[in-house]
Amino acid sequence: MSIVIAIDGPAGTGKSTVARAVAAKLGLEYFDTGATYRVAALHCLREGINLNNTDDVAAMVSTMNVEMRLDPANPVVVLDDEDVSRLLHTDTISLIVSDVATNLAARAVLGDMQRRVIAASRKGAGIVAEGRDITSVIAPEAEVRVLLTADDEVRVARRAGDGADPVTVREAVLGRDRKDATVVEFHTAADGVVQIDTTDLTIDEVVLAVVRLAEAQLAEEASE
Ligand SMILES: Nc1ncnc2c1ncn2[C@@H]1O[C@H](COP(=O)(O)OP(=O)(O)OP(=O)(O)O)[C@@H](O)[C@H]1O
Ligand SMILES: Nc1ccn([C@@H]2O[C@H](COP(=O)(O)O)[C@@H](O)[C@H]2O)c(=O)n1
Repeated sequence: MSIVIAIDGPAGTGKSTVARAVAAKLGLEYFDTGATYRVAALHCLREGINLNNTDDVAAMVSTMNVEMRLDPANPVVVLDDEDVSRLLHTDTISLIVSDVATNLAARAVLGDMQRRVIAASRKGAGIVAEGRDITSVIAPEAEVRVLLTADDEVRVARRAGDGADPVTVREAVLGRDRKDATVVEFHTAADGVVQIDTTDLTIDEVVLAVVRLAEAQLAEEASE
């Protein structure tokens, strides 16, 4: 018996933090689908591709050599045999990643890759996959589907580390949401998706809420 848990939501709602913790608690794989877009952006940047050239970006994404390692204790993204995990969350990548994500041809290539990863996890215990369109487009069949939300200012504050430029942080959260929302819906829960407003919740409270949904699902399947 395997389980797929899909978690979506806008930037800074806690998807990565929560998904990783839930996967670790339940012994599942952890899949950060945003990392597939981020590594694609890094690859295009390194190859000198103009991100406004949709055909060139799509061609570059369809030939890139990426491996996603899904251990929640140590998730790693490998690009051409190099561990690039630490290079994916810079301001530079955060400010350009939506250019790749709003390229529909590149999106189709990365979506197929994500579906393959999720399907492969069915051979084992399962996976927690998080992103923007996992509950609605990539894995609408997931046994547990959750949309995390939080007030805009709370999300910006969560991202604002010491010394970070406030204008850049705001753009990397709210500006990115605006661009992403032109191609995918992640502010409103689709039918059957459980919405959790994390504004006033601790990380542990959100993790517990998702774990309870998963345990209820597993108990229901076991009793059938
Ligand atoms: N419920 C919460 N309460 C307080 N801080 C939180 C909560 N959830 C997440 N955080 C913090 O907010 C920051 C952003 O969390 P995280 O990276 O998991 O968000 P995300 O939804 O994956 O964002 P993005 O889509 O931009 O990658 C982290 O510093 C995390 O520790
Ligand atoms: N399912 C997804 C996941 C991500 N994106 C795009 O990638 C960007 C980075 O995502 P993070 O979760 O790492 O912040 C995000 O801003 C989207 O542009 C997506 O389109 N679909």
